[in-house]
Amino acid sequence: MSTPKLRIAVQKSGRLLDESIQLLKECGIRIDNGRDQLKASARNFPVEVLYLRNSDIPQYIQDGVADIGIIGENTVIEKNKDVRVVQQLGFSKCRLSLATPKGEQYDGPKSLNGKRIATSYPISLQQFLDREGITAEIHEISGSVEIAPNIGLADAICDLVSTGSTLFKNGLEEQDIVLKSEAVVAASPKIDAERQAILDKLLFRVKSVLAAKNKKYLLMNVPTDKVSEVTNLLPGMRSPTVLPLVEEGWSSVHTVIAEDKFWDIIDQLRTTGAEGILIVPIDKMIL
Ligand SMILES: Nc1ncnc2c1ncn2[C@@H]1O[C@H](COP(=O)(O)OP(=O)(O)OP(=O)(O)O)[C@@H](O)[C@H]1O
Ligand SMILES: O=P(O)(O)OC[C@H]1O[C@H](OP(=O)(O)OP(=O)(O)O)[C@H](O)[C@@H]1O
Ligand SMILES: [Mg+2]
Repeated sequence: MSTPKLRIAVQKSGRLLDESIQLLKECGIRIDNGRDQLKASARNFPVEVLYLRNSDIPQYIQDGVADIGIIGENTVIEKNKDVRVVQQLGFSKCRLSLATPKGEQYDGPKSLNGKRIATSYPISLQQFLDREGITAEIHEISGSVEIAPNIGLADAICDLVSTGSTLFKNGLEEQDIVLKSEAVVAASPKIDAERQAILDKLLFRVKSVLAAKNKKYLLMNVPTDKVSEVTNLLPGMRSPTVLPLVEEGWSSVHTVIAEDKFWDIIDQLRTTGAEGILIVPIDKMIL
């Protein structure tokens, strides 16, 4: 009997593809074939990659045709299938928002009562309207939603936004956020024990890759009598490593730090006497 493989559905083409494949690569998974074949295996890990339309992936996961998928959380919510989100991935961050033509009066969701709203996400929008107690007419269109108010098809839109530049170019103003989304790993309720074990291994790798993403390894030389002042500034993983330098009176201090935190303390580190500061990327971080 052949050993089981975890079947991973990824988007065939579009915004999620590159980062999904990159993530698998960073997890040490080398995929053999190109995506022209719609199905590829890895040489060094028991997985099979299925290249599918993003919007079809929740159904495939529910049916157990794919064991897991990398998709936007927004698609999980919109498709409303029996799938479990098992890991947030931190890329493809966007929000599903309501927008109206610039300059038009908007006093909160109630302004949408009786209005026509164009969207590719009718289920998520309807849930939002129900929560807010609003009755509006939903026009489902599959793309170029932002053009709808300009051509008289709708009074407002509900679409994905990240930079806001598509809204701006179409003379629209973001009003209310319906939901926030990022790429996630969603798993099938039908996954068997053997494939669940492979998934657990994969998720362990994914977590190690993600943990390292926004962290940096920080090294610097510090006058030994200033070491405790410097280490008090550092939120290390456990505690910083302090090593003596060959030069008398100096120590080398090492720690792991969130990149955004580093910029907050750099001036204090330098004033305290830290020199030769190095910030080095971390490839993986095993938690
Ligand atoms: N502007 C954006 N910025 C960041 N993430 C986005 C943006 N637009 C979409 N996304 C995310 O990427 C996912 C895929 O979007 P994309 O436009 O590539 O495919 P699609 O047209 O929704 O689906 P299909 O593959 O079925 O054609 C979306 O579900 C959403 O989670
Ligand atoms: O806020 P922004 O950064 O401008 O991004 C928002 C746009 O991105 C998405 O479209 P996409 O480019 O994926 O095109 P599509 O409609 O063909 O999917 C979304 O539907 C918006 O139109
Ligand atoms: Mg899109």
